[in-house]
Amino acid sequence: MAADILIVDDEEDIRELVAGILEDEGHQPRTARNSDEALAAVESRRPQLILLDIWLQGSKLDGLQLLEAIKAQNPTVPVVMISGHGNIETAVTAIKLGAYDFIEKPFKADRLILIAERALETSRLKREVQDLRTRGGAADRIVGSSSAVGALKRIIEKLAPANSRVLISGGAGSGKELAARLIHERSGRADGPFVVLNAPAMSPDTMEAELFGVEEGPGRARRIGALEEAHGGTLYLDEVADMPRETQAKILRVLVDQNFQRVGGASRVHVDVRIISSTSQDLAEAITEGRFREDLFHRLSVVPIRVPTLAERREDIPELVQYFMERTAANMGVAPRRIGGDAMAVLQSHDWPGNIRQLRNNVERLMILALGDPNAEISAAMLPAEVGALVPAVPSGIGGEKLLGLPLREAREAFERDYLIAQLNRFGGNISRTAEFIGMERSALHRKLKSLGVES
Ligand SMILES: Nc1ncnc2c1ncn2[C@@H]1O[C@H](COP(=O)(O)OP(=O)(O)OP(=O)(O)O)[C@@H](O)[C@H]1O
Repeated sequence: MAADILIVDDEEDIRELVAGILEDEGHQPRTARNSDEALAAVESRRPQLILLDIWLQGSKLDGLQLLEAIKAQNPTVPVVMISGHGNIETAVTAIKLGAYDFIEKPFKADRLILIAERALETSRLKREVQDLRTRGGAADRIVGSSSAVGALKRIIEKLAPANSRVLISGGAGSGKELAARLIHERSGRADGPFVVLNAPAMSPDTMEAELFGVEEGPGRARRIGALEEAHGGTLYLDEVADMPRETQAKILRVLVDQNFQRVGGASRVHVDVRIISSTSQDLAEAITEGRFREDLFHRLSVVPIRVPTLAERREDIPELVQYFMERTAANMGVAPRRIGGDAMAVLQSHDWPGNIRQLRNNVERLMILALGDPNAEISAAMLPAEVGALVPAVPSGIGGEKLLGLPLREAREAFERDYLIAQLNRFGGNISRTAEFIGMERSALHRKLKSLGVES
């Protein structure tokens, strides 16, 4: 992946030599002759690596002072110092001030490349660790073998390498962000950052500062925005329709011009960012109601994809439950608990308005409830009332007075109809798997459904 590298040196020969070596490696070097130029270059766009000469002749700040100034504003950017022969002590001071490493002049191209690659790799790994920490656990993957998930995985593999913008729609907690992460990980930008901007979690007043950053000024501290943070990578705009119209207009400009202004800034910042956005709302409706700009919709939705709801992929529930059970158990340092057939049937029949996130939370809760006894089997009785109560297993309310008011033959038919509809639902309409579970021949089940007037 081409990295944006800033070379700061007062000697023209060195600047050109280093830039040439890095360019041959496929990077995109920029150069600065002194501290003013360097600060302006960092200001115009934060580089991914800085190579900084310790001795800067004719510069307002010397190398160490400049290092401090850069680090104060951009603590995560790796800086490699270029030191003259015999400046080891100064180089050591630089490391104490936060430089990543130093390289002594004269140096060989190989050594420069090695140090630069190592610095870039370290900063990438740091970001990844940070990212994993904030996500709280091992890297996620799309679990499920249903045809709906298969189709989603295929589409992700296909569109990931293209640089096109993607709009992901789907219910809350259905896995939109996970899909976006996978697109990023399978793209040429995988080594770059994946930055999330979560509109619903933000107040409309701070949204622009979060997105575009803030230029230092009276009463304003400088701040890097999500767009700049995502340079060389992917920016995930969660719930785009929740952004104020003014912000929408500014995003549109970014998409057209590939540059933007920080809040309170005059100059334009150029970035190379792939934008993936998501929505759980019906955008067509939001457009009709004037809450969402149609032109922005067309720009963002070059490739639209839809993540299926959990109710559309009930067959995947046992696999997902097992996956979350194992993950939770590993996080807690205990063995996974067994789930009884009755509990699984309820989990599989529930409608899950909160989709996979809600299922995951329920599995975590069950695991905590079952902590006392490692051999305990999780039963349907341990499920929270709302999960059990919302199960559409007996939609006509079989039981109680209703059932008792019917002759045996009709009661049996009513029960059979509801039971079979619920089982079919649970297995995603798959007759063979339903037949196998309920212990009937496939053809007999077909006949039965027909006689009960159930569409299959
Ligand atoms: N197919 C899947 N396999 C395993 N885990 C999944 C799957 N889909 C989603 N998850 C997990 O479910 C949780 C919710 O997913 P995610 O945050 O991607 O949903 P979302 O649609 O972006 O939610 P929201 O609309 O609330 O932003 C996450 O912990 C995610 O890792």
